[in-house]
Amino acid sequence: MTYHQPVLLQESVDALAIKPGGIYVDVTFGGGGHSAHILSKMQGGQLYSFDQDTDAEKQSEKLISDQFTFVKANFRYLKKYLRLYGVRQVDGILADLGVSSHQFNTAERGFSTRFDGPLDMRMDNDSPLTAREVVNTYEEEQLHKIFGLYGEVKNARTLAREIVSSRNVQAIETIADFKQAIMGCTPKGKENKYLAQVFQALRIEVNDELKALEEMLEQAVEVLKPGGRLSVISYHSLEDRLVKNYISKGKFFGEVEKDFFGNEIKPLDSVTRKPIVPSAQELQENNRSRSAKLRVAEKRETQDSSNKGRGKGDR
Ligand SMILES: C[S@@+](CC[C@H](N)C(=O)[O-])C[C@H]1O[C@@H](n2cnc3c(N)ncnc32)[C@H](O)[C@@H]1O
Repeated sequence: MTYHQPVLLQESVDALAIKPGGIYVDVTFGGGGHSAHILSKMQGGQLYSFDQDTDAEKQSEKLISDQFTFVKANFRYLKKYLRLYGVRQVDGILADLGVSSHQFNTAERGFSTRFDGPLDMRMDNDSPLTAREVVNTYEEEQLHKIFGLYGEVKNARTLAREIVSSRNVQAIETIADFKQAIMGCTPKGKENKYLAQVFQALRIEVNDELKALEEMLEQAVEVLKPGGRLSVISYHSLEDRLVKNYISKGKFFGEVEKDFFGNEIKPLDSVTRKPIVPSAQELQENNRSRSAKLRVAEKRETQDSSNKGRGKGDR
């Protein structure tokens, strides 16, 4: 089985407007589809590809090129790791967020509702927090918040209560245990959609996905050269909202700030008016692409790179 079929491959890599001798970063290597395509377009220069997953690291060993460096790290440490390699500025950054098909299709990783397996869901196999830990140890109120905010689950309060009463009888160890524990609040006829939302929420919590994305975007702006490109593919509205707001307003929440003359103070300009979505052909060939949205931005020529993502009174 292929590790992962890349989504919006041409569009997202074309958006980087690759220059001879340029330095590029793929912050989500996965199976390396985007990285390989970036390398094929580079004339000189260097590509640094990040992934926090050891399976992706193994996959990266197949990509042999002097111009390629794999970095086994969370992209929330983008700047720190680039520094380690002596890189302070880059020409383009690509992010293809979420999990790979490999992660999703491997039962033991615990991402998919289709299999039984451990309640794991870690993208970084060395990270201490698993979905099992979340489900069995978090306070009811915390669980309520996670399912409401990250899964947009309508009956999040009932769901949290059901989990707590079930784990009080017996620990919830596996995906099958978990599905059984929440059966009473899973809407009949809408099981798949509901479980997808619940699993999404757990996955986001386990991997601290939204905070990691915010931190990566802020650092992306700091390391991009003026005129450098940011190309981000997201797969759900929570991610997309952060990317969209950061590109259009320079912050994740609230309104864009303006200077005395009414000029917007923000580090990026959007390159495309609307997000780019997969073509009908791609949708037909790759079902996984159905929720993908690509947003592309360019670093402004003059900007205050100390501008952090949050405005006054945010969150
Ligand atoms: C959708 S896949 C990328 C697929 C890749 N573009 C390809 O064509 O094969 C996302 C990958 O990003 C990794 N990932 C997600 N969040 C990450 C983070 N915060 N830091 C590092 N890697 C991350 C996941 O482990 C996964 O392998």
